Amino acid sequence: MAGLRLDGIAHRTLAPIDLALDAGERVFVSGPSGSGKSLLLRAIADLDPHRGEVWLGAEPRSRMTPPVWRRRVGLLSAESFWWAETVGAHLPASQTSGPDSGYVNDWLAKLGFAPDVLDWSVTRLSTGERQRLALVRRLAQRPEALLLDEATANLDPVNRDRVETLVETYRHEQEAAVLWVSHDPEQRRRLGGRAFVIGDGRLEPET
Ligand SMILES: Nc1ncnc2c1ncn2[C@@H]1O[C@H](COP(=O)(O)OP(=O)(O)OP(=O)(O)O)[C@@H](O)[C@H]1O
Repeated sequence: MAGLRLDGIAHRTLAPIDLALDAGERVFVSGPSGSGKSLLLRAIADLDPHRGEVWLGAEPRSRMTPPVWRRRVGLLSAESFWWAETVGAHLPASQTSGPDSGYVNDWLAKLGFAPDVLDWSVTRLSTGERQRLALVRRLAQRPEALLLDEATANLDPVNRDRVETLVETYRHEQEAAVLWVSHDPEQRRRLGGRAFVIGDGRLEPET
């Protein structure tokens, strides 16, 4: 797996950022509401206008098509979008049956779901269920780096712990770089690692 490097990434409210995450490293980003955290993740995922380059290992984003980049550098947005009728229809068929389906069933179990959740209609999903299932959907694409936007914001402590454990397991096993926007100071302290704050349009180390 590869590290993730931001090279002069800037958007409408943010001065250019240089930041390098090693393969398998998790870095937290926090900051006041409206300070530009989500826009930073969306800029890295190449979803909004911005300046700068991003590297996955030795490969610049500009040398990949957007769909390939967004599969390899997976963004989990704060609000997930569901378009098909059932949960399972949002996952590649190869991940829900056949040799690879074990991973998905294992992730579902780790997040407190029985395998039949794949047959559930998306209309019945609660906010927290959507949030946890969106993580499984993202991991099923086997991203080499993860961008998490408040991945546990809607969860009770039990499910928050489940999500933290799954992300940490995936990070270690896949050596995936993880850039995690979190409003929760306890979470940042509990999980440790480098943490930064966005304030006044700049990214500074959290003290
Ligand atoms: N398409 C847009 N056009 C104009 N302004 C925008 C657009 N998208 C976001 N903004 C503004 O840019 C600023 C940063 O937005 P962003 O969503 O990154 O905030 P955030 O730090 O993630 O906030 P929160 O913690 O509340 O989610 C906000 O003031 C927001 O209103």
